[in-house]
Amino acid sequence: MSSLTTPAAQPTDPATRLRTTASGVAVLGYAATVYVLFLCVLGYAVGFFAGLGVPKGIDDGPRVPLPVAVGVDLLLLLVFAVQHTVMARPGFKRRWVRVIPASAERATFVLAAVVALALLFWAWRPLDGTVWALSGPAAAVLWATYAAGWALTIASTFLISHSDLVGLRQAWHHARRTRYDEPSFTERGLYRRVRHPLMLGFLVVFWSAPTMTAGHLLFAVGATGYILVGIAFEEHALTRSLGSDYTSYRDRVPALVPRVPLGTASSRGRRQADHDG
Ligand SMILES: C[S@@+](CC[C@H](N)C(=O)[O-])C[C@H]1O[C@@H](n2cnc3c(N)ncnc32)[C@H](O)[C@@H]1O
Repeated sequence: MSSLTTPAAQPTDPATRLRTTASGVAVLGYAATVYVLFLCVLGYAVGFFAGLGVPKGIDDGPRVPLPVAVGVDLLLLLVFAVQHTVMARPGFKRRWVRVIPASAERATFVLAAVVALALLFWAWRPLDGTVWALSGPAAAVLWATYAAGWALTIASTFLISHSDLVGLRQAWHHARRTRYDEPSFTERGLYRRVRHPLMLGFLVVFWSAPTMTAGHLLFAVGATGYILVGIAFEEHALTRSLGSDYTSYRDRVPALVPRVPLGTASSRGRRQADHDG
């Protein structure tokens, strides 16, 4: 959707061919390593927000005075937000690819996000106090919603291009010396119902805690604020690159909350018949 493309290289002499092959293998190895780290952090995130199966969940860690804990936690959220916002901007990417190979740009973005998240998980300070604590069927419903949020986010990456979002596709094209083009804009599947299913999945994950502590609430509020700002930046960039195609999509499709179809199938059929007639 922007012009960050890697043209197919056409090396002629053996020395250049060798260098190009070595660079292809190196970038692909780098992207694959980053992807493995990304999967580890993703798996840890599932346990971190659930407070299950990981050494340190969102409500674990040393107790420090309230202002210190709030300050540390907001700083950690800010580090992640700045990393994501700055490194995703087209202007930053254009300058960044003068420093690193274009084919490694996305993998480097993912690596920086992995580091920011690992730092957040490690240094997050819990806050005492419980906002709500559900048990029995209500808790089971929230656990199911939590799992559905992760499923929604992961499924959305495949609708855009999972391998592209994690930086593997760019490295693969570089190694194969084939032309790389960014994934085209999609309106299929979940993207027909909402414009930001991936972010919606994260919001569901952050808010569907059967026990919502003060610390978890701080995270949920901060991350929700960041997601809304991130969406505004992303839509600004998409409107600039796609123009009226994006504004008409924005007019037709809600951002985060799917429209509930009103009326029964037969009344919808009647409305359609009236419209056609
Ligand atoms: C992490 S994804 C999040 C996509 C979207 N905001 C969501 O929540 O599902 C961010 C990348 O997806 C791209 N993108 C956003 N909407 C898209 C769509 N409908 N089709 C293809 N790419 C899209 C953006 O340009 C950006 O590079």
